[in-house]
Amino acid sequence: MPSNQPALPESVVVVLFGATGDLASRMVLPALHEVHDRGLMPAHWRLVGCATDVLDDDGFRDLVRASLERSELGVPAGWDPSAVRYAGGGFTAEDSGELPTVLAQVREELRDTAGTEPVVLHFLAVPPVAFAAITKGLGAHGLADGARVVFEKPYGTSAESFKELDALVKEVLTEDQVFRIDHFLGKEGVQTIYVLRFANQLFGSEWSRASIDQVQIDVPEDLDVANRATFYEATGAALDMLVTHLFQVAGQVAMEPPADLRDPESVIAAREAALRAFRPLDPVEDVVLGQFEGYTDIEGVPSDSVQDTFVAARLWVDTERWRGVPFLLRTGKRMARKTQRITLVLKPPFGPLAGELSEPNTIEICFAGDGEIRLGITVKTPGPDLTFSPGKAVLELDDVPGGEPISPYASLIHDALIGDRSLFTTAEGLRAAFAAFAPLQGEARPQPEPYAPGTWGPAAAHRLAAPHRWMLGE
Ligand SMILES: NC(=O)C1=CN([C@@H]2O[C@H](COP(=O)(O)OP(=O)(O)OC[C@H]3O[C@@H](n4cnc5c(N)ncnc54)[C@H](OP(=O)(O)O)[C@@H]3O)[C@@H](O)[C@H]2O)C=CC1
Ligand SMILES: O=C1O[C@H](COP(=O)(O)O)[C@@H](O)[C@H](O)[C@H]1O
Repeated sequence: MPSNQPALPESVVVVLFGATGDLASRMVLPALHEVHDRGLMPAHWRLVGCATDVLDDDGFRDLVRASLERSELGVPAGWDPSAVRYAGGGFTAEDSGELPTVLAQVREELRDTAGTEPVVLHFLAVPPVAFAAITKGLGAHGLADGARVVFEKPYGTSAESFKELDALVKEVLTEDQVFRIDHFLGKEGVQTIYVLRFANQLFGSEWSRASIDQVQIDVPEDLDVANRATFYEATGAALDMLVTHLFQVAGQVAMEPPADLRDPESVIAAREAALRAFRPLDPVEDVVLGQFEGYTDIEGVPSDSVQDTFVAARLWVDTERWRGVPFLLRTGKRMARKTQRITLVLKPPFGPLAGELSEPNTIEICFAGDGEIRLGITVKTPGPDLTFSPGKAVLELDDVPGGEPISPYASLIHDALIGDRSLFTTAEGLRAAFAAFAPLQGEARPQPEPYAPGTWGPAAAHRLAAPHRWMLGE
């Protein structure tokens, strides 16, 4: 978002690894077409889907069409299936499958139409276990040269595996070719945090321990995991969501003001300095894990699985601004509802009304969908008496005049195309995230506690929010 908008390439081939998976279908394929629909794609572009399944081009085009039909965008007018190709048979260093041949054909076709060599954008929408093999394959088959490569999260599954993966990636690619994506950073609501703060002194001046008691970053999901049990059982809630999305959002809230909000390097440096100040989690005092009842009945999940489907954590950010302010992070599957919210819980007032108000004031940033800002304030209850009522002032970001919200993947794919790295993570930043997360993967990892589907998770998580309560929920 913040850059001075460098130019788009003349033409591009997007190679989508994991093209038959959940992420590709629900998010990446619709996002690519949204980028096109908004006129943000190069005039000449092609999509090559790559996966193990044996499909022909038409079979994959049917999958793409079905994904678009299910999406909010729908099938854009003038959608051209002939711009979509499929390369099956998987892709590793040892066995390149059909990709090199199909890609060579598509590049030649684009060279003929656009008159320039297309940029190749490889998008790895695959589980973390597959990143290394595909990266080696890109090097071995000469497909890394000049390409940009988007890696999904989690980039590594522990501090050690992150180090190994990053070393391998650096053997094959230079840092400016690598885009480590975390789509929460692309959400309108998350991008608005720094504008809310740096453009409005009202908020900027309160953004510290002087005024804030707690920061809550709450991402309950009602979603099941049955359609991606293999991925989920290998990953779990903490790795899937906490060390990735929730830590990045916490970094976005906790950052010091960047020197220049339009300079990607300044923005990344500020966010990642905050990540480096995360104190390593204390798994005993500060973490509650949960597993929803019925998880082990899902096909593909072992009956004795101790994988977490819920995590609540109290994170400490050891900077001058935030020392002593808990960042409460919570997420889980099969919870009471789906939403995504940051709540800054403000300290109680002092002065003539000290001790009289039952609800704390809050600044809430909802980052689900198009995003919303809500202020929880206290007003005089209209009427003859001096009594008080909690009130909410709400600004929906899709109501902002002239605004046209963009979905997170579309926003980030566009950034990768123009080479803007502000909202991507660096290896240094992820190293810091995994360092803070590491104790949760050690011997002190707590056992997940059971919770009933449709609830707010194990009751044990309540204590983390004391002396307040989780602002979402019962
Ligand atoms: N689903 C979601 O909501 C989101 C997922 N993500 C991330 O996206 C990635 C993929 O997740 P998701 O789509 O849910 O997973 P799925 O299991 O639904 O799909 C994975 C895809 O990757 C391919 N794949 C699986 N194993 C391998 C392997 N060993 N080597 C190469 N390809 C493989 C599969 O195709 P085939 O085996 O046929 O090649 C399939 O197309 C994960 O890293 C996840 O963290 C990020 C944001 C949201
Ligand atoms: O990365 C992931 O994100 C989704 C939630 O993303 P959303 O923006 O669609 O709400 C989560 O369900 C999934 O488990 C995880 O892999």
